[in-house]
Amino acid sequence: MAKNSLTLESVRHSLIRQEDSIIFSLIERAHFPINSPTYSQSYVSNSIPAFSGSLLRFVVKETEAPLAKAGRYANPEEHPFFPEDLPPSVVPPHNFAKFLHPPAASININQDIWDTYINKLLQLFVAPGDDGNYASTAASDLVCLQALSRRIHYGKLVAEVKFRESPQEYEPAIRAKDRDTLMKLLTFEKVEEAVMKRVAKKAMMFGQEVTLNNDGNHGKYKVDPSVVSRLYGDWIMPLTKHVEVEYLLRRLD
Ligand SMILES: O=C(O)C(=O)C[C@]1(C(=O)O)C=C[C@@H](O)C=C1
Repeated sequence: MAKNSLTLESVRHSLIRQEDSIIFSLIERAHFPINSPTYSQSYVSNSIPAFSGSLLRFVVKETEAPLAKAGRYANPEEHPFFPEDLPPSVVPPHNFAKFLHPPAASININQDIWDTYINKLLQLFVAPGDDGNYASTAASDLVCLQALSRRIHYGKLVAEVKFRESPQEYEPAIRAKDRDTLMKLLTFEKVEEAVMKRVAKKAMMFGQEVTLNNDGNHGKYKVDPSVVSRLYGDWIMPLTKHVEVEYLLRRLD
């Protein structure tokens, strides 16, 4: 769909589709135990030349460089975790629709997403333990982080649609830099309840054991549906709303 014809319904539709990517990425990550050396600085500290940080940091940084060259971050819907020192794109520029207000480009909350994912979310949906598969674990984390980042920063588009639909409602709170009123204006509790129910249902459907005679599941899922619901209610939607507020605060600049 052309970006200038986005509506609240169409951006919500995209958020619903992105639920599938997020839930599948969580299921893939939950296939490995926590594998904590993946996140510890000491595990790789003396082995990777000219690098300090965890294996996950190494994998994400090293993956973002070729993606930047391939033009990924020229798309306003994509946000790198390590924007410093990224190489420029080497591909012919694509003329992305200019739907967002230009200051949107300065909003990147990937550091918060990174910290939340590692320190709060992982232990909620991943089993304890260590099977030594640290590189594969980091590769799965990368997919989760990218899916979460895309969804959460999609809040910029949601906020733009809401602003265009009723600027007169938002403008006074933007001018007054009133975050609380903006948060109230953009919150739809019924929609949030529906999101939490739908993601639990999707986690049941996508995470069941499929057998030929329908006897394999016994109420066990690859990720706990109630945890997926909680991840959305406690972290993913609040971070999306945080992006929406940050965007709206810059909307009249
Ligand atoms: O659908 C919206 O209106 C959104 O802003 C998205 C979202 C979400 O993150 O899913 C966030 C805030 C609303 O309260 C409801 C849902």
